[in-house]
Amino acid sequence: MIKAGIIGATGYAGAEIVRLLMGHPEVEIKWLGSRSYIDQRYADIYRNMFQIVEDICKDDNLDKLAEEVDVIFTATPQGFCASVINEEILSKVKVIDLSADFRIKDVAIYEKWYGIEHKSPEYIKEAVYGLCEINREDIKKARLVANPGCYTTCSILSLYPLVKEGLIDPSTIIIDAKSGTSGAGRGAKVDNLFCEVNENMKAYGVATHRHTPEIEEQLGYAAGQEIVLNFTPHLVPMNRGILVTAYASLKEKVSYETVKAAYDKYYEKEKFVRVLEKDVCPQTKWVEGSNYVDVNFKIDERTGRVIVMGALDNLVKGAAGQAVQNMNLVFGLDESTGLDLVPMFP
Ligand SMILES: NC(=O)C1=CN([C@@H]2O[C@H](COP(=O)(O)OP(=O)(O)OC[C@H]3O[C@@H](n4cnc5c(N)ncnc54)[C@H](OP(=O)(O)O)[C@@H]3O)[C@@H](O)[C@H]2O)C=CC1
Ligand SMILES: CC(=O)N[C@@H](CCC(=O)OP(=O)(O)O)C(=O)O
Repeated sequence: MIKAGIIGATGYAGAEIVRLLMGHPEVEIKWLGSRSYIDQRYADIYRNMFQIVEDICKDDNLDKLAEEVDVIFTATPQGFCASVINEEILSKVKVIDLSADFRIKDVAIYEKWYGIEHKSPEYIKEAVYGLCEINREDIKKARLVANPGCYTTCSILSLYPLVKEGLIDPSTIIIDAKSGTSGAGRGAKVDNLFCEVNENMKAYGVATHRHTPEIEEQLGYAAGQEIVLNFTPHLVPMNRGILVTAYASLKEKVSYETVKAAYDKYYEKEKFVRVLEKDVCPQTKWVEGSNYVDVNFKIDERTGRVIVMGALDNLVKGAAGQAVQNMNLVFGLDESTGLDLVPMFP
Protein backbone atom coordinates (compact mmCIF):
# COMPACT_ATOMS: atom_id res chain seq x y z
CA MET A 1 0.00 0.00 0.00
CA ILE A 2 1.15 3.56 -0.72
CA LYS A 3 1.19 5.65 2.44
CA ALA A 4 -0.12 9.17 1.85
CA GLY A 5 -0.02 12.40 3.80
CA ILE A 6 -2.20 15.38 2.94
CA ILE A 7 -1.15 18.85 4.07
CA GLY A 8 -4.06 21.28 3.90
CA ALA A 9 -6.43 18.34 4.39
CA THR A 10 -8.98 20.67 5.99
CA GLY A 11 -9.34 22.85 2.89
CA TYR A 12 -11.69 22.10 0.01
CA ALA A 13 -9.04 20.67 -2.31
CA GLY A 14 -7.46 18.66 0.52
CA ALA A 15 -10.84 17.32 1.62
CA GLU A 16 -11.49 16.16 -1.92
CA ILE A 17 -8.15 14.32 -1.92
CA VAL A 18 -9.23 12.63 1.32
CA ARG A 19 -12.55 11.62 -0.26
CA LEU A 20 -10.88 10.19 -3.36
CA LEU A 21 -8.15 8.36 -1.44
CA MET A 22 -10.75 6.73 0.83
CA GLY A 23 -11.91 4.94 -2.32
CA HIS A 24 -8.43 4.19 -3.66
CA PRO A 25 -7.51 0.49 -3.39
CA GLU A 26 -3.73 1.05 -3.25
CA VAL A 27 -3.49 3.95 -0.78
CA GLU A 28 -3.81 4.38 2.94
CA ILE A 29 -4.01 7.84 4.47
CA LYS A 30 -1.44 8.26 7.24
CA TRP A 31 -1.47 11.96 7.92
CA LEU A 32 -4.11 14.68 7.73
CA GLY A 33 -2.14 17.89 8.10
CA SER A 34 -3.71 21.11 9.28
CA ARG A 35 -2.71 24.49 10.58
CA SER A 36 -5.83 25.41 12.60
CA TYR A 37 -7.28 22.03 13.66
CA ILE A 38 -4.31 20.14 15.09
CA ASP A 39 -5.43 17.33 17.47
CA GLN A 40 -9.06 17.66 16.39
CA ARG A 41 -11.04 14.81 14.84
CA TYR A 42 -11.20 15.19 11.05
CA ALA A 43 -14.83 14.02 11.07
CA ASP A 44 -15.67 16.91 13.42
CA ILE A 45 -14.62 19.32 10.67
CA TYR A 46 -16.17 17.39 7.79
CA ARG A 47 -19.18 15.56 9.26
CA ASN A 48 -19.74 13.78 5.94
CA MET A 49 -16.71 11.74 7.04
CA PHE A 50 -18.40 10.55 10.28
CA GLN A 51 -17.61 6.84 10.79
CA ILE A 52 -15.57 6.89 7.58
CA VAL A 53 -12.44 8.83 8.55
CA GLU A 54 -11.42 8.19 12.16
CA ASP A 55 -8.14 10.15 12.08
CA ILE A 56 -7.13 13.14 14.16
CA CYS A 57 -5.57 16.13 12.39
CA LYS A 58 -1.83 16.55 12.75
CA ASP A 59 0.45 19.47 12.00
CA ASP A 60 1.93 20.48 8.66
CA ASN A 61 5.56 19.60 9.31
CA LEU A 62 6.79 18.08 6.05
CA ASP A 63 10.16 17.00 7.49
CA LYS A 64 8.42 14.76 10.06
CA LEU A 65 5.82 13.58 7.58
CA ALA A 66 8.48 12.53 5.06
CA GLU A 67 9.62 9.84 7.54
CA GLU A 68 6.19 8.23 7.59
CA VAL A 69 4.73 8.32 4.09
CA ASP A 70 5.54 7.66 0.45
CA VAL A 71 3.67 10.61 -1.04
CA ILE A 72 2.78 14.06 0.24
CA PHE A 73 0.01 16.20 -1.25
CA THR A 74 0.34 19.89 -0.41
CA ALA A 75 -3.14 21.40 -0.83
CA THR A 76 -2.03 24.65 0.73
CA PRO A 77 -1.95 28.34 -0.21
CA GLN A 78 0.52 29.76 -2.70
CA GLY A 79 4.01 29.95 -1.23
CA PHE A 80 3.67 27.23 1.42
CA CYS A 81 5.24 24.31 -0.48
CA ALA A 82 8.08 26.45 -1.80
CA SER A 83 8.84 27.62 1.73
CA VAL A 84 9.20 24.12 3.22
CA ILE A 85 10.46 21.83 0.46
CA ASN A 86 14.07 20.63 0.66
CA GLU A 87 16.39 17.96 -0.72
CA GLU A 88 15.93 15.67 2.28
CA ILE A 89 12.16 15.57 1.78
CA LEU A 90 12.47 14.98 -1.96
CA SER A 91 14.98 12.19 -1.43
CA LYS A 92 12.44 10.30 0.72
CA VAL A 93 9.00 10.99 -0.75
CA LYS A 94 7.17 12.15 -3.84
CA VAL A 95 5.53 15.54 -3.51
CA ILE A 96 2.43 16.61 -5.41
CA ASP A 97 1.83 20.31 -4.91
CA LEU A 98 -1.64 21.65 -5.69
CA SER A 99 -0.56 25.28 -5.45
CA ALA A 100 1.09 27.27 -8.22
CA ASP A 101 4.54 27.30 -6.60
CA PHE A 102 6.20 25.09 -9.20
CA ARG A 103 3.90 25.52 -12.21
CA ILE A 104 5.57 28.54 -13.80
CA LYS A 105 9.12 28.05 -15.06
CA ASP A 106 10.16 31.71 -14.98
CA VAL A 107 10.49 32.73 -11.33
CA ALA A 108 10.21 36.42 -12.22
CA ILE A 109 6.81 35.78 -13.82
CA TYR A 110 5.65 33.80 -10.75
CA GLU A 111 6.76 36.59 -8.40
CA LYS A 112 5.16 39.28 -10.53
CA TRP A 113 1.75 37.60 -10.88
CA TYR A 114 1.58 36.14 -7.36
CA GLY A 115 3.15 39.09 -5.59
CA ILE A 116 5.30 36.85 -3.36
CA GLU A 117 8.92 35.89 -3.29
CA HIS A 118 9.65 32.32 -4.40
CA LYS A 119 11.42 30.56 -1.54
CA SER A 120 12.93 27.61 -3.45
CA PRO A 121 13.47 28.53 -7.10
CA GLU A 122 16.11 25.78 -7.34
CA TYR A 123 13.31 23.18 -7.68
CA ILE A 124 11.30 24.95 -10.38
CA LYS A 125 13.28 23.42 -13.25
CA GLU A 126 12.96 19.91 -11.86
CA ALA A 127 9.23 20.09 -11.11
CA VAL A 128 7.01 18.50 -13.77
CA TYR A 129 3.81 20.27 -14.80
CA GLY A 130 1.26 17.61 -13.94
CA LEU A 131 -1.13 17.79 -16.82
CA CYS A 132 -1.32 14.03 -17.28
CA GLU A 133 -2.70 13.93 -20.81
CA ILE A 134 0.21 16.02 -22.10
CA ASN A 135 3.18 15.30 -19.81
CA ARG A 136 2.53 11.66 -18.90
CA GLU A 137 6.05 10.29 -19.50
CA ASP A 138 7.80 13.05 -17.51
CA ILE A 139 5.32 12.72 -14.64
CA LYS A 140 6.18 9.03 -14.27
CA LYS A 141 9.78 10.00 -13.42
CA ALA A 142 9.02 13.02 -11.23
CA ARG A 143 9.87 13.61 -7.57
CA LEU A 144 7.95 16.91 -7.52
CA VAL A 145 4.74 17.38 -9.48
CA ALA A 146 3.20 20.81 -9.99
CA ASN A 147 -0.49 20.01 -10.18
CA PRO A 148 -2.13 22.42 -12.66
CA GLY A 149 -4.81 24.91 -11.74
CA CYS A 150 -8.51 24.37 -12.28
CA TYR A 151 -9.12 27.12 -14.83
CA THR A 152 -5.86 26.24 -16.53
CA THR A 153 -6.58 22.52 -16.88
CA CYS A 154 -9.89 23.31 -18.53
CA SER A 155 -8.50 26.07 -20.76
CA ILE A 156 -5.38 24.20 -21.87
CA LEU A 157 -7.07 20.88 -22.60
CA SER A 158 -9.87 22.63 -24.51
CA LEU A 159 -7.47 24.54 -26.77
CA TYR A 160 -4.47 22.20 -26.95
CA PRO A 161 -5.26 20.27 -30.18
CA LEU A 162 -5.97 23.48 -32.11
CA VAL A 163 -2.75 25.11 -30.93
CA LYS A 164 -0.59 22.02 -31.34
CA GLU A 165 -1.87 21.36 -34.86
CA GLY A 166 -1.44 25.03 -35.84
CA LEU A 167 -5.08 25.42 -36.80
CA ILE A 168 -5.55 28.75 -35.03
CA ASP A 169 -3.60 31.98 -34.73
CA PRO A 170 -2.61 31.76 -31.04
CA SER A 171 -2.33 35.54 -30.69
CA THR A 172 -6.11 35.79 -31.13
CA ILE A 173 -7.09 33.52 -28.21
CA ILE A 174 -9.67 34.91 -25.78
CA ILE A 175 -10.74 32.73 -22.86
CA ASP A 176 -13.89 33.43 -20.91
CA ALA A 177 -14.19 31.19 -17.86
CA LYS A 178 -16.65 30.67 -15.02
CA SER A 179 -16.08 29.00 -11.68
CA GLY A 180 -18.19 27.82 -8.77
CA THR A 181 -17.31 29.29 -5.38
CA SER A 182 -15.49 26.22 -4.02
CA GLY A 183 -12.71 27.37 -6.36
CA ALA A 184 -12.00 30.15 -3.88
CA GLY A 185 -11.43 27.71 -1.01
CA ARG A 186 -13.01 27.31 2.40
CA GLY A 187 -11.59 30.39 4.06
CA ALA A 188 -14.07 33.14 4.96
CA LYS A 189 -14.02 36.01 2.47
CA VAL A 190 -16.65 38.74 2.03
CA ASP A 191 -16.68 38.19 -1.76
CA ASN A 192 -17.83 34.62 -1.22
CA LEU A 193 -20.65 35.24 1.27
CA PHE A 194 -24.05 33.85 0.27
CA CYS A 195 -25.52 37.32 -0.39
CA GLU A 196 -22.56 38.30 -2.54
CA VAL A 197 -22.61 35.16 -4.67
CA ASN A 198 -26.20 33.93 -4.73
CA GLU A 199 -28.24 35.11 -7.76
CA ASN A 200 -25.19 37.06 -8.89
CA MET A 201 -22.39 36.77 -11.43
CA LYS A 202 -19.24 38.81 -11.65
CA ALA A 203 -15.97 38.97 -13.51
CA TYR A 204 -12.85 39.36 -11.41
CA GLY A 205 -9.10 39.52 -11.91
CA VAL A 206 -9.75 41.15 -15.29
CA ALA A 207 -6.48 41.32 -17.24
CA THR A 208 -4.61 40.43 -14.05
CA HIS A 209 -5.65 36.90 -13.09
CA ARG A 210 -2.74 34.71 -11.98
CA HIS A 211 -3.78 31.84 -14.23
CA THR A 212 -3.05 33.89 -17.36
CA PRO A 213 0.73 33.30 -17.44
CA GLU A 214 0.24 29.59 -16.65
CA ILE A 215 -2.06 29.13 -19.64
CA GLU A 216 0.19 31.25 -21.86
CA GLU A 217 3.25 29.22 -20.91
CA GLN A 218 1.71 25.81 -21.46
CA LEU A 219 -0.05 26.70 -24.71
CA GLY A 220 3.18 28.43 -25.76
CA TYR A 221 5.03 25.10 -25.50
CA ALA A 222 2.36 23.50 -27.70
CA ALA A 223 2.56 26.31 -30.25
CA GLY A 224 6.36 26.45 -30.21
CA GLN A 225 6.15 30.22 -29.75
CA GLU A 226 5.32 32.76 -27.06
CA ILE A 227 1.62 33.39 -26.65
CA VAL A 228 -0.12 36.39 -25.16
CA LEU A 229 -3.85 35.93 -24.57
CA ASN A 230 -6.85 37.27 -22.73
CA PHE A 231 -8.27 35.28 -19.82
CA THR A 232 -11.27 36.53 -17.86
CA PRO A 233 -12.66 34.49 -14.96
CA HIS A 234 -16.15 34.89 -13.49
CA LEU A 235 -17.63 33.74 -10.22
CA VAL A 236 -21.01 32.06 -10.62
CA PRO A 237 -23.52 30.89 -7.98
CA MET A 238 -22.64 27.19 -7.95
CA ASN A 239 -20.61 25.06 -5.55
CA ARG A 240 -18.47 23.25 -8.12
CA GLY A 241 -17.63 23.50 -11.77
CA ILE A 242 -15.56 25.33 -14.34
CA LEU A 243 -16.95 26.27 -17.74
CA VAL A 244 -14.62 27.67 -20.38
CA THR A 245 -15.68 29.32 -23.63
CA ALA A 246 -12.72 30.35 -25.76
CA TYR A 247 -12.43 32.07 -29.11
CA ALA A 248 -9.65 32.14 -31.70
CA SER A 249 -9.26 32.94 -35.40
CA LEU A 250 -8.70 29.99 -37.68
CA LYS A 251 -5.60 30.31 -39.86
CA GLU A 252 -7.58 29.13 -42.84
CA LYS A 253 -11.01 27.77 -43.68
CA VAL A 254 -11.30 24.24 -42.30
CA SER A 255 -14.06 21.67 -42.09
CA TYR A 256 -15.64 20.25 -38.94
CA GLU A 257 -14.01 16.92 -39.81
CA THR A 258 -10.50 18.42 -39.91
CA VAL A 259 -10.86 20.02 -36.49
CA LYS A 260 -12.52 16.93 -35.06
CA ALA A 261 -9.60 14.83 -36.34
CA ALA A 262 -7.22 17.11 -34.42
CA TYR A 263 -9.17 16.56 -31.18
CA ASP A 264 -9.35 12.82 -31.80
CA LYS A 265 -5.61 12.67 -32.47
CA TYR A 266 -4.86 13.81 -28.91
CA TYR A 267 -7.87 12.61 -26.96
CA GLU A 268 -9.32 9.48 -28.58
CA LYS A 269 -7.40 7.26 -26.16
CA GLU A 270 -7.70 9.59 -23.16
CA LYS A 271 -10.10 8.19 -20.64
CA PHE A 272 -10.71 11.48 -18.85
CA VAL A 273 -11.10 13.81 -21.83
CA ARG A 274 -14.43 13.37 -23.55
CA VAL A 275 -14.79 15.08 -26.92
CA LEU A 276 -18.53 15.48 -27.20
CA GLU A 277 -20.59 14.80 -30.29
CA LYS A 278 -21.16 17.49 -32.92
CA ASP A 279 -23.11 20.51 -31.64
CA VAL A 280 -23.29 19.22 -28.06
CA CYS A 281 -22.08 21.91 -25.64
CA PRO A 282 -20.32 20.80 -22.43
CA GLN A 283 -22.15 21.43 -19.17
CA THR A 284 -20.71 21.48 -15.66
CA LYS A 285 -23.44 19.10 -14.46
CA TRP A 286 -22.24 16.39 -16.84
CA VAL A 287 -18.84 16.23 -15.16
CA GLU A 288 -19.72 17.02 -11.54
CA GLY A 289 -17.99 14.80 -8.99
CA SER A 290 -15.96 13.09 -11.73
CA ASN A 291 -12.47 13.33 -13.20
CA TYR A 292 -13.76 14.03 -16.72
CA VAL A 293 -13.13 17.10 -18.81
CA ASP A 294 -15.73 17.50 -21.52
CA VAL A 295 -14.64 19.52 -24.56
CA ASN A 296 -16.13 20.53 -27.87
CA PHE A 297 -15.83 23.19 -30.57
CA LYS A 298 -17.91 24.96 -33.18
CA ILE A 299 -16.62 26.65 -36.31
CA ASP A 300 -18.21 30.04 -36.92
CA GLU A 301 -17.86 30.40 -40.68
CA ARG A 302 -19.24 33.93 -40.58
CA THR A 303 -16.40 35.29 -38.43
CA GLY A 304 -13.69 32.77 -39.32
CA ARG A 305 -13.30 31.92 -35.66
CA VAL A 306 -13.59 28.69 -33.77
CA ILE A 307 -15.43 28.63 -30.47
CA VAL A 308 -14.09 26.12 -28.00
CA MET A 309 -15.89 24.89 -24.90
CA GLY A 310 -14.75 22.90 -21.89
CA ALA A 311 -16.20 21.84 -18.55
CA LEU A 312 -14.72 20.14 -15.50
CA ASP A 313 -15.22 19.85 -11.76
CA ASN A 314 -12.69 22.23 -10.22
CA LEU A 315 -12.21 20.03 -7.16
CA VAL A 316 -11.74 16.80 -9.12
CA LYS A 317 -10.00 17.10 -12.51
CA GLY A 318 -9.20 20.71 -11.54
CA ALA A 319 -7.45 19.69 -8.30
CA ALA A 320 -7.74 16.45 -6.30
CA GLY A 321 -8.62 14.05 -9.14
CA GLN A 322 -5.73 15.27 -11.23
CA ALA A 323 -3.47 15.00 -8.16
CA VAL A 324 -4.49 11.36 -7.68
CA GLN A 325 -4.04 10.73 -11.42
CA ASN A 326 -0.52 12.16 -11.06
CA MET A 327 0.16 9.98 -8.02
CA ASN A 328 -0.96 6.91 -9.97
CA LEU A 329 1.49 7.75 -12.74
CA VAL A 330 4.36 8.43 -10.34
CA PHE A 331 3.83 5.07 -8.58
CA GLY A 332 3.36 3.07 -11.78
CA LEU A 333 -0.31 2.30 -11.18
CA ASP A 334 -3.02 2.32 -13.78
CA GLU A 335 -3.68 6.03 -14.25
CA SER A 336 -7.36 5.77 -13.46
CA THR A 337 -7.07 3.75 -10.24
CA GLY A 338 -9.50 5.18 -7.70
CA LEU A 339 -10.87 7.62 -10.25
CA ASP A 340 -13.76 5.68 -11.73
CA LEU A 341 -16.17 8.35 -10.55
CA VAL A 342 -19.45 8.50 -12.39
CA PRO A 343 -20.67 12.13 -12.74
CA MET A 344 -23.54 13.09 -10.43
CA PHE A 345 -26.82 14.38 -11.86
CA PRO A 346 -28.80 16.48 -11.05
N1 LIG B 1 -10.42 25.05 -4.55
C1 LIG B 1 -10.10 24.68 -5.79
O1 LIG B 1 -10.99 24.48 -6.63
C2 LIG B 1 -8.68 24.50 -6.21
C3 LIG B 1 -7.62 24.78 -5.38
N2 LIG B 1 -6.33 24.61 -5.81
C4 LIG B 1 -5.19 24.94 -4.96
O2 LIG B 1 -5.16 24.12 -3.83
C5 LIG B 1 -4.64 24.83 -2.73
C6 LIG B 1 -5.68 24.79 -1.59
O3 LIG B 1 -6.84 25.44 -2.04
P1 LIG B 1 -8.23 25.29 -1.28
O4 LIG B 1 -8.41 23.93 -0.77
O5 LIG B 1 -9.22 25.86 -2.20
O6 LIG B 1 -7.99 26.29 -0.06
P2 LIG B 1 -8.67 26.29 1.38
O7 LIG B 1 -8.59 27.70 1.83
O8 LIG B 1 -9.98 25.64 1.32
O9 LIG B 1 -7.69 25.39 2.24
C7 LIG B 1 -6.39 25.78 2.55
C8 LIG B 1 -5.74 24.71 3.38
O10 LIG B 1 -4.40 25.10 3.62
C9 LIG B 1 -4.20 25.26 5.03
N3 LIG B 1 -3.46 26.51 5.23
C10 LIG B 1 -3.93 27.76 5.16
N4 LIG B 1 -2.95 28.65 5.37
C11 LIG B 1 -1.85 27.93 5.60
C12 LIG B 1 -0.52 28.27 5.89
N5 LIG B 1 -0.12 29.53 5.99
N6 LIG B 1 0.36 27.27 6.07
C13 LIG B 1 -0.02 25.99 5.98
N7 LIG B 1 -1.29 25.60 5.72
C14 LIG B 1 -2.18 26.57 5.52
C15 LIG B 1 -5.54 25.32 5.67
O11 LIG B 1 -5.40 24.75 6.95
P3 LIG B 1 -6.43 24.94 8.13
O12 LIG B 1 -7.80 24.79 7.58
O13 LIG B 1 -6.09 23.87 9.09
O14 LIG B 1 -6.18 26.31 8.65
C16 LIG B 1 -6.38 24.47 4.73
O15 LIG B 1 -6.27 23.12 5.05
C17 LIG B 1 -4.35 26.26 -3.21
O16 LIG B 1 -3.02 26.37 -3.57
C18 LIG B 1 -5.23 26.37 -4.42
O17 LIG B 1 -4.73 27.31 -5.34
C19 LIG B 1 -6.07 24.11 -7.04
C20 LIG B 1 -7.06 23.83 -7.90
C21 LIG B 1 -8.45 24.06 -7.59
C1 LIG C 1 -13.33 31.05 -7.79
C2 LIG C 1 -11.89 31.33 -7.44
O1 LIG C 1 -11.59 32.21 -6.66
N1 LIG C 1 -10.98 30.57 -8.03
C3 LIG C 1 -9.55 30.70 -7.79
C4 LIG C 1 -8.86 29.72 -8.67
C5 LIG C 1 -8.87 28.35 -8.12
C6 LIG C 1 -7.59 27.99 -7.48
O2 LIG C 1 -7.58 27.58 -6.36
O3 LIG C 1 -6.46 28.25 -8.16
P1 LIG C 1 -5.47 27.17 -8.72
O4 LIG C 1 -6.28 26.34 -9.63
O5 LIG C 1 -4.42 27.97 -9.39
O6 LIG C 1 -4.83 26.41 -7.65
C7 LIG C 1 -9.01 32.05 -8.19
O7 LIG C 1 -9.58 32.71 -9.05
O8 LIG C 1 -7.93 32.39 -7.69
